[in-house]
Amino acid sequence: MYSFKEIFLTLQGEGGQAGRVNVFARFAGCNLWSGREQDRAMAACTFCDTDFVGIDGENGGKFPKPVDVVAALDAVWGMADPSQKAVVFTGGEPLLQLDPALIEAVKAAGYFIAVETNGTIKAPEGIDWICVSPKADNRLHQTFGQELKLVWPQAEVDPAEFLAFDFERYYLQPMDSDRQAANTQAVIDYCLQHPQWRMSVQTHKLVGLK
Ligand SMILES: C[S@@+](CC[C@H](N)C(=O)[O-])C[C@H]1O[C@@H](n2cnc3c(N)ncnc32)[C@H](O)[C@@H]1O
Ligand SMILES: Nc1nc2[nH]cc(C(=O)O)c2c(=O)[nH]1
Ligand code: SF4
Ligand SMILES: [Mg+2]
Repeated sequence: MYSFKEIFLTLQGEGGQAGRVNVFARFAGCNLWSGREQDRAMAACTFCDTDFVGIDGENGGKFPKPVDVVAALDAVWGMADPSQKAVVFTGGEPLLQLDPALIEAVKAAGYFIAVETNGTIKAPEGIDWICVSPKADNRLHQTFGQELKLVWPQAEVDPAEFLAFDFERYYLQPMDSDRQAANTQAVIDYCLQHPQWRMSVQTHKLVGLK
């Protein structure tokens, strides 16, 4: 059984695949925060910008089998060129639920498969694009992938500590908060001084996409 908060079509807003049309499949639930505001300050991840609680969003629900998830993805992808099918599994934390059976079924249906993960759970085989976004002092168990995308500034987090891991690209993404402008300037300044890092702007928020 797979629980999704919402499943919708949009353009990837962040990181190295920004601009690409994808089905976004947002799993319900996370291992670093309950999703309840009253728990936020005490959570292992305190700055989340996402509602991942429950199954009440667009096309949300419980899907018993991989084939049911594929049907939902295909319905959202619609009639556009099937050779371009792409999905981003996000959440919440997708690796709590994304298992080899689901990856196999989604791959067989022709999708390029990306995940957005906090990196605390090792990813199964078969994912085409792994984006790890580390959270404070939570230990990384997924230490390789296509991109590491650090939301920054985060208290007590030095970006340099992640360069020892095995990612193809390294991004700093300004933390969306009431200090957004200062956070963006801090990322700009850091990237100017540390050329291994690129800035990831949350472009969907700038243009009114979900
Ligand atoms: C909502 S998370 C879901 C996937 C996974 N749990 C994770 O944390 O990577 C999706 C992406 O949004 C980023 N994100 C969450 N809150 C943010 C914020 N306030 N500002 C900027 N990026 C944020 C996360 O770091 C992650 O890269
Ligand atoms: N357009 C768009 N791009 C995104 N990239 C990562 C997102 C996420 O919440 O995982 C996200 C999202 O929520 N919307
Ligand atoms: S780990 Fe991801 S989904 Fe979970 S609270 Fe943090 S940003 Fe949100
Ligand atoms: Mg988002």
